[in-house]
Amino acid sequence: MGSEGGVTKFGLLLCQTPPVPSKKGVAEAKTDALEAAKKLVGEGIAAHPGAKMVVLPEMFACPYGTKFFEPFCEPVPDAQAAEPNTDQSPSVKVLVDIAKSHGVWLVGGSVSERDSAGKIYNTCLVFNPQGHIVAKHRKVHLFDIDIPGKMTFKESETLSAGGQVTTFESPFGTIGVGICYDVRFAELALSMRQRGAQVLIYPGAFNTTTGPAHWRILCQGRALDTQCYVAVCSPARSEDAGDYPAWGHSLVVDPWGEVKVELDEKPGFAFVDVDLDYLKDVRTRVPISMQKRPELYELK
Ligand SMILES: NC(=O)CCC(=O)C(=O)O
Repeated sequence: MGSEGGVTKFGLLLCQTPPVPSKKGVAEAKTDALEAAKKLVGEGIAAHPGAKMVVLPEMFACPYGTKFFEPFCEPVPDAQAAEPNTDQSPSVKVLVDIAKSHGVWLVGGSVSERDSAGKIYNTCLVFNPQGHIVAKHRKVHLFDIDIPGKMTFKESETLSAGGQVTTFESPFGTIGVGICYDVRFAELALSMRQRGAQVLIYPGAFNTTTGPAHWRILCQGRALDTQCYVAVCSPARSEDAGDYPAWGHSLVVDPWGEVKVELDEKPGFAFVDVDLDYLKDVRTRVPISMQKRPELYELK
């Protein structure tokens, strides 16, 4: 589905929130992180009043580490037409509040979600400006890597993987959602494109080993594979060497593969005007979606 009512441009704001301190207690660290996110979004929107869709980072209110996902987890409602009940979900409460108070679409980073069976997921919720949940993406590919002496991480020690490809409809067209490591999988991005996506949004948190090597180039790759805008939003880097050293560098790539904006490692925000006429033009002039030969290279 395309954009409705002739909307072909919209402002996209990425908020690179401060790192969540790992040495504070859970309640204090979460409250501080949620306050910091609220404040940064407010500043970002004041600086860019054209922002219609706002993005937060992966685990923006939980230190990124396997030992933290359980203590920081909370129940998370499913997509629903009404404003969700947030009595048990402090992060979701703040996300509803941000979407409603600024009247924006909000891709709410990710939160550590506990389901009714006690499983924990890395989950992104998307809100419309009324504060209703319009999409829920559970990270599909868990971040399990081992680069000895540099970066070893095993999300699967505590997290379960989601099982769905996620897109949602907005007045600005169809938007696809993945989380961080999901960006490495071209097939997921192509599947979102096949469902009509024009913009792919990944809350993420690469690190100082894989970030400089792969972060930007993966986003450019996904943008060229799909001829979509690709946005990745990271937390800022912690100065405490004991914490996960997030790469930062939230960025947006256009469908031509050009990096339109990129932050450094510090907290801040990045704004881009997404231009769907330009996207259409790129897709018309280089019509790869019509030239595919799936009979030759369909993957199992
Ligand atoms: N949070 C993540 O999924 C990290 C992914 C990452 O760093 C990578 O290299 O991939």
